[in-house]
Amino acid sequence: MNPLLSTEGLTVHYGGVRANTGISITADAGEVVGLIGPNGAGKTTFVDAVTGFTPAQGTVTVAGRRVDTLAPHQRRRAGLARTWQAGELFLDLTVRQNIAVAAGRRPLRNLWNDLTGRREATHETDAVMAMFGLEPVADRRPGELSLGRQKIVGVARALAGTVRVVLLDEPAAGLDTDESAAFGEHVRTIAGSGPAVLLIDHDMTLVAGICDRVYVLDYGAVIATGTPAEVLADPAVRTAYLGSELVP
Ligand SMILES: Nc1ncnc2c1ncn2[C@@H]1O[C@H](COP(=O)(O)OP(=O)(O)OP(=O)(O)O)[C@@H](O)[C@H]1O
Repeated sequence: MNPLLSTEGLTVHYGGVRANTGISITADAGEVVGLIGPNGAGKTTFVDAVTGFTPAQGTVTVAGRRVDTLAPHQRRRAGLARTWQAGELFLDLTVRQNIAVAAGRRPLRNLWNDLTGRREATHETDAVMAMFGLEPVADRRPGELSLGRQKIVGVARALAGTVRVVLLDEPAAGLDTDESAAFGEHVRTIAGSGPAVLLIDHDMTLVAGICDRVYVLDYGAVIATGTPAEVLADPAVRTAYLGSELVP
């Protein structure tokens, strides 16, 4: 089976800083793949490079199609979706509107329908809301929701439309233990519905609990890969995390 996402030799320079050095990874359909590493290891840079938000050398292939010469919005159309570390919700829009706008189909029409009380949201919007149990809060604004729910709306937004690969950049940051566990179940549900999921997170309990495989970055390069148990026992990984409160 061909992987849904593969990168070969992805390399990013920021001036003199080599933020990513020759990163090659794969992620299969239905798989949750973790990308971990100490602060500054290059994880967000990798997501930016894969999704086209920063210039990179190397190749990015989604479902057998090279996308590395495409603009970010074209990569999104090819099925490459992402979340942002800082969250990206429109605070003045309802949960439904946030997702409908991201679904990309006639967004102004959807917005108009919602503003005028008409319910003609796309199938994608309804399907995604149902998947995450968001119907009860469909007409609320993000600021009225718990942080955990807001994070889920952010992921739901990323998933609206056609998604083959979703890259989640620290989606569980700031969640408490229970919220993080519930969030993890949602991530497994996403993968179970077909896409490949790349999860970046510092929460080792979450990563170890839901990832099938993990890549570890340090100084912009992959230093270990394997199951969560394998990489967490790897001496090179433990050394990379030395002095960090995140020691697995
Ligand atoms: N726009 C930029 N310009 C210059 N250097 C950058 C830029 N973005 C990131 N860097 C540098 O690239 C390296 C990798 O940063 P990156 O944010 O990708 O790491 P990270 O693993 O995501 O870190 P964290 O876990 O703290 O989010 C760091 O040395 C960082 O200072």
